[in-house]
Order: sequence, then structure tokens, then C-alpha cells
Amino acid sequence: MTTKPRPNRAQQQTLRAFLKQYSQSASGLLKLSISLGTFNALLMIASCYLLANAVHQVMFEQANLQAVSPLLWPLAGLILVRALLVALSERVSNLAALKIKNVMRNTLLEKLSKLGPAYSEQKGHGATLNTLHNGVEALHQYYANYIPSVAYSALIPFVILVVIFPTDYKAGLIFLLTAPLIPFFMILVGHKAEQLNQERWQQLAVLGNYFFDRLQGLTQLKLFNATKRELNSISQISDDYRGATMGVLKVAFLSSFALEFLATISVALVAVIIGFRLFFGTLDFATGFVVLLLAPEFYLPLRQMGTHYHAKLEGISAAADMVEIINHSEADEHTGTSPLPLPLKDIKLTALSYHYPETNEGVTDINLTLPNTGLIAFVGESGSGKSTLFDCLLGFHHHANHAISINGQPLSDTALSDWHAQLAWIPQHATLFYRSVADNLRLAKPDACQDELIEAASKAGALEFINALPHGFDTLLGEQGEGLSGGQKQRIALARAFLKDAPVLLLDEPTAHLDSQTEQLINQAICEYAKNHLVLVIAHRLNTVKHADTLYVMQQGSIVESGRYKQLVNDAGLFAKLVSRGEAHA
Ligand SMILES: Nc1ncnc2c1ncn2[C@@H]1O[C@H](COP(=O)(O)OP(=O)(O)OP(=O)(O)O)[C@@H](O)[C@H]1O
Repeated sequence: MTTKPRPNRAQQQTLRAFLKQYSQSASGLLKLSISLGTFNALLMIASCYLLANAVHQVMFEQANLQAVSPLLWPLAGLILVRALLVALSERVSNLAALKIKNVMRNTLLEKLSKLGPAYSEQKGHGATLNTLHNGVEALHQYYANYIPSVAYSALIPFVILVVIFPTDYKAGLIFLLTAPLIPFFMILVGHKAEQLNQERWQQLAVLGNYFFDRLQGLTQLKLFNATKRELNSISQISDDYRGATMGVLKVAFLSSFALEFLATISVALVAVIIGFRLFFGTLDFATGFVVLLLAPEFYLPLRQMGTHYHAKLEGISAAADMVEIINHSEADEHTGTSPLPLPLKDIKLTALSYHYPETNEGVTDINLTLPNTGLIAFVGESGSGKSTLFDCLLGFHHHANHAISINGQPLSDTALSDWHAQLAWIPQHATLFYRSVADNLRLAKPDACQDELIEAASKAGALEFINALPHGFDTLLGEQGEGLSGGQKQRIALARAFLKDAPVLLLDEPTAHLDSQTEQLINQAICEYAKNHLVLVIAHRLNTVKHADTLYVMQQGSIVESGRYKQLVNDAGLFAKLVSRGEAHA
């Protein structure tokens, strides 16, 4: 695996700006949490004074319990209030982190949907999922712990210094001189730790992609008897990830140990000096004891910042992937916002070309005018560009949007949501979700009543088998429609499309998984739908194309023939050849 270079200064600034920008969405909660924590520190100082005075009175003024109870009761009260403040402050900072993560996830999802499916295909679904899930989760510790700890490490030692200096300036000086050692050491180990964190994060993305891919193709792997080989590769990648994680942990443990050591030495130094001064009588006991009590509290926020430092490094590594998504070339993003003039009259494709950057293949110079009703079929050999043309029509390849106009308005200027509202799309492998059959159908029309569901299912030839399911329309489907056959999944997807009743229906091989009786039924339903809607179909079966009002024959990314079935067969061109070969492609 090639490791990404460490972000340069400008990139690091961008990452910090990104993390700061999102903290704004919960800045009120973060400020509240920090204020509660700081107030807790003030109460801690007060309780140190109360305790020191109580001990002083008992030891040097022979005071009994009753005499010191005016000090002990408030001390007990302070301990209770402090415990409440700590719990409250942690709860508020966790709430802030949850809010920020929510905003972040929504922004990322919105951006990914703007970029279209091409982005996650290119980047890898596993890696994208890793960023959306683990990446956003990794920022929890950053916002809930690291950010408050940075504030405390500046505020609390400052407050303690302000209190200590008038009491005993010599102890104040010791605090002041030893305090910078901890942040200095953190910066020292920071560079190495940051690089290791980044490596670990990249390994996790590779592992995510690998698992996603292999899980999807598990059946094929089993059939090709390749599971063992793949398991070996997975264990190799997991080992790399384990190695990277151990590297990070090693640095984290070492730095924690060093930070604790520094803090302990500093406290010991203060204690020794106080001890000598008490011994020589240059300091009274109460003051010395207060300083001793405050010494660990002075270093505590700095130590805690050190402990949470790895949360910052992990957050920065995770944020790098998010920034990459959010800042992904604006040119790849659809920016049109104009409402679509309705009702739909025509769709025009003018010199539409789209080539995949990786292969330079795709579609070239497509000119078409599509009516608002009728059945239009696209045929052609595998790889001739049918799916790419459909993806362009769906608005997935934003670079091609200017070449598509709907009712005279370029798609590039149009709000994609408006266009998508006019479309229903059934790909070769339609997606069904881990929900009930009814909920899967209602994706297309959330307020559809039961009768509408039944009507759509019946049109798609799905009613009979849905009714035979254990709980009919309320049967919970597994992930990706688990528990249904390929043909049944396809029919549910078709019912969903019928339910949407969108003006344009796009289908890829609608009858591929069906028996001939169901195929006939569905073809009838599609022809019926095409009477007052536009149905665009990638057809591999003769039965579908025979009824088409117009057939477009594609070859190497271009449309080479068009017409009705009979006419094209008589023309004895490419279509006729495909028919004579008996291929479903024509
Ligand atoms: N994601 C991609 N990245 C790079 N090249 C691609 C990609 N998808 C398709 N292509 C290439 O673009 C060309 C058109 O492919 P497309 O999938 O549109 O053909 P098709 O007619 O739909 O094929 P099929 O009938 O097999 O689905 C092919 O040469 C293919 O190799």
C-alpha cells in the first residue's frame, strides 16, 4: 500500500479550519461544558483552602471536630457539587459531540449525493463507508474530550497561578517554570504519532474496501474455491492494520508514561521545596498544605490534554478523508437549482458525450429527442454504452448535464431533485432495504394507502407471492431483499416504480429474471404504462423490443440505427445481425 504523504502546513490548516467550523454547530454546548468544568476547578481551589485550614486548626490549634465543622460541612457540600458538575460537564460535552457528528454526517451524505454514485465507486464503497461511519465516530473523542481538555489546560492552571502567586510566589514560580514541559513534550512526540495515526487510518480504509468487496462476492469466492486464498489476503491486510495500530498504541503508551513521569517529577519538586521551607520555618503549614494540594490539580489538566492528544491525532486523520469528500472538485458537483418547468413535454439530448476518465470509454455524440409518452428501447452489444447513457439521463454524470435539456431547460441548470421526482429507475439489480415489503414500496410514495400498494403490486405481478409471504405486505425483508428470489425482488422494484407513477420510467433488463408467464404479464403492464408515460428500457429480450415504439441500436458508445422492430430487421443492419444471432441484445 502506498502511504499518503503527511499533510503539509496548508493542508493541516484546512483540517483545523474544518474541525473548528463544525465545532460551531455546538459551540453553545461546548462553551457550557467548559464553563462547568472551569467552575468545578474554582470549587476545587476553594475546597483545598477549606481542607488545609481544617487540618491546620486540628494539628496546630488543637481544634476539635465541632470547632472545624464550619469548615468540614461546606467542604462536604463542595465535594458533592463538584461531582455533579463533573457529570454534567461530561454529559454536555458528549451532547455537543453528538450534535456535531450529526451535522457532519448530514453534510457528508448531502455532498456524496451531489457527487453522485461515481465518486464512491471510484473511491471504494468500503472506504467511503469507513469515512462516514468510523471517521465521524473518531471525532467524538476529539470534540467531547480533547477540545474541553485544551480549554482546561489553559484556564485551570492560569486560575491556580492567580490564586497561588499572592499566597506563595515561590511555589507559583515553580509551577510556571515546570508547566510548559508537558506541552513541549507533546509537540515533540506529536509528529511521529500523527504520521502513525495516518498510516493506521489508511490501513483501515483498505481493510474496509477489501471486506466490502469480498463480502459482496462471497458466493462467487466459495464457488471458485477461493475463500481460503482470500482469507489469507484478509489476514495479511488485518495484520498490516494490527501492526499500524500497535505502532500508534506504542507511541501513545510511551508518551502517556513520559507525561505522567514529568507531572509526577514536577509535583515531587514542589513537595520537596515546600518540605524544606516548612522545615526551616520560612512557610506556614496552611499555605504549604494548600500549595501541596493544588500541585497535582495544576498539572492534571495538562496531563489530561496529553491523554486526549491521540484523540486529536485520530480526529485529524479521519477529518482528512472528510475534507477530501467535502472539497471534492466543484466541477464534479451538480450546481443547478432552477425549478423544472412542468408538465414534462420532451427530453432532448444534443451532442451528448461522456467518457469515464479511467478508460476513456462511454458514449459519444448522442443526439436524441424523446417524447413524453411511449416505449423506447435501447439495444446493443455488451459495452456499447446503454447503461452509461441511462446514467447520464439520470443525472449521475454531471459533466454531461449541459447536453440534456428537459422542456427546453438544460439539466445542468435544473435542481436535480426536481428531475429525479419525474423519474422512476429500476437497475439490473434493484436495491431493496432491510424493511417490510410495504415500507420498501412506500419509498416511492410515503403516503400510499394499502389499496395503492395492492394495485402497484398487482400490476407488477408481485401480489400473489407477497400475499403468500408469512406476514404479507408487513413481512420484513432481509438486507438487499434477502429471502426473495431474483425475479421476486425485481417485481417488488417494479411495483415500487409503478407506485411512484413518475412521468418517466427507466428500466434495465426488466424481465431478465422472470419466467415466461410473468414476463408476458409484466411486458403488458409496461406497455400499458407507456400509453401515458415515457418508458425507456435497456432491452435484452425480443419480447420487450418487439412492442417498442422506437428502438435505438447502440455500438461503441454511439447510436447507429433507429426505428421500429420490423423496419430495422428489414434494413439488414446491425440490429438484424443481432437478431439473427438470436442474442437477447436484439
Ligand atoms: N465505471 C466505469 N469506469 C470505466 N469505464 C466504464 C465504466 N462503466 C462502463 N465503462 C466502459 O464504458 C463502456 C460502456 O459501458 P456500459 O456499461 O455503458 O455498456 P452497456 O451497453 O450498458 O453494457 P452491458 O449491456 O454489458 O451492461 C464500456 O466500454 C465499459 O468498459
